[in-house]
Amino acid sequence: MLKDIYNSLLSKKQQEEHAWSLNEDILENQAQLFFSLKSIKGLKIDEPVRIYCLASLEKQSIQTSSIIVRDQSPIEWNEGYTFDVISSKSVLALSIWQGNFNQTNISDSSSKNNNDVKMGSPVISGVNTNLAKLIGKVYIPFLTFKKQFCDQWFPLNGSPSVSIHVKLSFTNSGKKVSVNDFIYLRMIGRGAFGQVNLVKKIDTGRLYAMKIIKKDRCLNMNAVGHTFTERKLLKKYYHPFIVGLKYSFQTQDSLCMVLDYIGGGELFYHISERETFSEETARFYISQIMLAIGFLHEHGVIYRDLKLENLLMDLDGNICLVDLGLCKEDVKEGQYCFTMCGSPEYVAPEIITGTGYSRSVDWWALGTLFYEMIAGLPPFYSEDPHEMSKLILSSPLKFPPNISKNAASLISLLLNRDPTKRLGSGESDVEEIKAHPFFKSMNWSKLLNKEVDPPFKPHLIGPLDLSYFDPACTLQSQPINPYTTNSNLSESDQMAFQGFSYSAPDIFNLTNNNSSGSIGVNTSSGGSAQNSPYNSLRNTPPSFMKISGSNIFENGRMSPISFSSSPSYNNNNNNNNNVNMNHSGWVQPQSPQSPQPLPQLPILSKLQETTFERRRSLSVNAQTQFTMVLGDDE
Ligand SMILES: Nc1ncnc2c1ncn2[C@@H]1O[C@H](COP(=O)(O)OP(=O)(O)OP(=O)(O)O)[C@@H](O)[C@H]1O
Repeated sequence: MLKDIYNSLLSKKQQEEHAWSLNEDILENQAQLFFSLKSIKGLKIDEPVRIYCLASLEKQSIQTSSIIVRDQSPIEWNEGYTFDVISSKSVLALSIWQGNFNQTNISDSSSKNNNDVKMGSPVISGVNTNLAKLIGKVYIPFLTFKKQFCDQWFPLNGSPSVSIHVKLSFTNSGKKVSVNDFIYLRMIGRGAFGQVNLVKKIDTGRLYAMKIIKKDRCLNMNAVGHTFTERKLLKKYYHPFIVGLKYSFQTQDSLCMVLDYIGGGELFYHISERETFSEETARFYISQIMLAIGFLHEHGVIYRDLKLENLLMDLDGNICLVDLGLCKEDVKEGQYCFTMCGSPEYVAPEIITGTGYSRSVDWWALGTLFYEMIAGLPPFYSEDPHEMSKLILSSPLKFPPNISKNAASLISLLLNRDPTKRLGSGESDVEEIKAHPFFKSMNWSKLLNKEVDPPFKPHLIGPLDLSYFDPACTLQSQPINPYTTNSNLSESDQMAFQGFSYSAPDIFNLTNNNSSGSIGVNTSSGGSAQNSPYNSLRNTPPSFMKISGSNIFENGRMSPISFSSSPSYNNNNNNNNNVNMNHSGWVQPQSPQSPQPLPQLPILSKLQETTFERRRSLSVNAQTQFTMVLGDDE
């Protein structure tokens, strides 16, 4: 028992200390933790309550069913869940919550229920998680659960009076993860080199975002380095506010990165809905972004592409930075970069002038982002990118009328055109910014541990609710096919991608008899972008529409994106290498264990403004509204 208490306390300490850490201990193969919550004893109950457990590991989280408890007798669950495990630093965090007996708001409880695979007892009733009270937590580190089987009582909060009975079974098959291990569900995003799909891992049922990058496009756009950089950085570093990479592999045609699925949509979407954020709301997001960027800087990485579109919201309302393709690695103190890159609204003056830049370009972008959040428009916005860069270089900074003194001061210090005087340019980097009075009320360690309540939670009615994604993507019936075998890539072209996968995916060998399929060591350090900052302006931005409808559950019983029979999901077995070929050209792995989710077509309800239209209309208002002018050095 003492050992358990020690382990539990140790793991909590470890979790706090390593909330951001180097991801050095990656298990490069298929490892899983089966977790079963048996029961809880020792609870002192005065009146009937609902009790449930939240379990999380490596950014995957599940919520058990809630059980009505009327007296002191032990509570039995007997529910089981499976997590994918990729790091030997993983900690399984279990928290027990108490909700009001009378709450029956199932939709709120299911919003936490991402990737939920339920077994055992049925859900008795939902509970409004917003009003729930934490009873206690236990942290179970990898060291405890890596022994194959563990069946024991863990004290909550290290106190033996209340404890939970947990069974854990860890397996490491040694099998490399490949594209065969996933089922495609829907396209959720599009980028310059490919697309991002919502996928489901067949054995555990976990949802992930699979970024598929076409090799030919990557070669044509001279972007192999960016892709390697992104994969390398995501694999190397773990941070609460940076998307996690679970697996990476390649097919003959494509590079695939399996990322944590961040279901709350782009921050861009949320600001579009509200036009502006209050300063308090903006402070929350800006602070989380600062922690992520500060972490990258600490490791010699400049992010270079900070913009609303690269900030996603997780299901709890926290920020997640994605798209590390433009990062510059191994930047030493005092070293300058000259590559023109970034998005036109957010590029710092020294990038435009080509005089050389350092990590403080990210702080300029942060200032722009903060301004955009509270004003609804970037500070030097113009529809014409050339005009915009002129404004960035010389236009005076104007503020909306109701801005607070502290917010205006922070923005003007971040938007200092002299990069050596910009806030954050000093040796202590992000610490300089944290010390600004605007952040006086911020508890940074709580924020890092996600213990500060986000301003709002995305409103989702189930794990497959894609309301916050662009319907131009989610409605797309022709996803990129990572299995295509008719690519025109030569052997030497393929050589460029050696080292991308840490596993030799079966499909690569099966579909390319001429290729050895051997995977070497990655020698590319990437970061050779010669992009103009204008390249990434969304000339044809996606139009956002809110999808709504009825409830949705993983097994397709009910769905807000109403499942219907679509030819693109017919499972016509072509008996080819254990994959199913469908009519839309997408090949799916067979999944004997899990039923194929039924195809889904979103019901569109609300048309949102496009990026361009929103910014244009606000731009007109901005001319008349922005009255307060501050010079650079104020
Ligand atoms: N982990 C994720 N979870 C959910 N959605 C995601 C995830 N990663 C990316 N997306 C969606 O896909 C879009 C494109 O992703 P991303 O920016 O990484 O692709 P890209 O090809 O690098 O794009 P770009 O052309 O902007 O560089 C994102 O804006 C987001 O909407």
